[in-house]
Amino acid sequence: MLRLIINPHASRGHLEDKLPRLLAALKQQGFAFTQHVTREPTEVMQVAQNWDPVTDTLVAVGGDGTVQSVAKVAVQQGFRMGIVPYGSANDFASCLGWSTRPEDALRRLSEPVTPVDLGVLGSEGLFVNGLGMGFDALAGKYSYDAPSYMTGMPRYVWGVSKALKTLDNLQVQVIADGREIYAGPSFLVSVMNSTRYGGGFKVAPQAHPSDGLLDIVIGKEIGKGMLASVLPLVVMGQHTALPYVMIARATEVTVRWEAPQACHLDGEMLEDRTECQIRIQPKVLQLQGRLRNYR
Ligand SMILES: Nc1ncnc2c1ncn2[C@@H]1O[C@H](COP(=O)(O)OP(=O)(O)OP(=O)(O)O)[C@@H](O)[C@H]1O
Repeated sequence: MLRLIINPHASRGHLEDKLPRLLAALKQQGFAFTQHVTREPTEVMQVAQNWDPVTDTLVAVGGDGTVQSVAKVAVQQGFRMGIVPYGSANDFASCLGWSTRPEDALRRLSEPVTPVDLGVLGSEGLFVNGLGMGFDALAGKYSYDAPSYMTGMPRYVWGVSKALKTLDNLQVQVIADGREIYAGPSFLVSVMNSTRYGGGFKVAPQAHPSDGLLDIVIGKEIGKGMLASVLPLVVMGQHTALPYVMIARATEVTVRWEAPQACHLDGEMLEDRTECQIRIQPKVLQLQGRLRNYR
């Protein structure tokens, strides 16, 4: 049985326009399913309480925030999980090479399971794409104030342009698998499971969500003008060889800032903080569907 977990806030509340096509396709193809609208991420656990991990598959209908909330319960309770990428950005599905067409999403639900990794921040939460501290988190924070007609990448770019005005390089120490790999000024540290977030910014183009590793991306000291000029390279994932970018891989990462920094998990804002401890949980999420042209 497919258990559709529908996030009414996804896609800026325009999910209702897309749902009829999905439901029609499910019926037409003879899938057995139930629908559950959750108003808060915490409701996923409540609705899943009486379901059976042996026979039921949780299907996240929404964007990356929905995927994150459903993945948490799927891993805790041992469910398989599917994704219907009906959010604004759908970075996780995009990086797996998964289209947003409902027909394609349903095809994937009949395919074998792919075990994928999840990132974990202390005891606070998990992420499917990545954790960001510094400039990109600030951009994410500002993007909440963007005009409501903006979605996905344009919305994030709006936040980026505001964050550029307040760009700050703070001292940071990054420890990867017990070894200090960087200590110095930085405007951003991202710890990635997938390649991208922010509606298509390929922050870690070499990352792979089944490799058992986190990709650490450190943005060293940079000025506003230079940062503005390299941002388009990040969208294309062509920034990795730049002199002010450092990339490393590890299973455990500690990031310590000299002062509180903005922080997000998959674009969900957390409280500002000076320290994050992150680890990978290898292949814990049983994701229904084959990886396509991974990017
Ligand atoms: N299962 C859930 N039920 C209700 N609300 C949720 C759930 N999961 C997450 N949310 C909240 O809904 C918001 C929007 O969800 P989501 O991120 O899936 O959509 P989106 O922002 O349109 O997509 P994307 O993150 O791909 O751009 C999240 O930021 C989160 O606060």
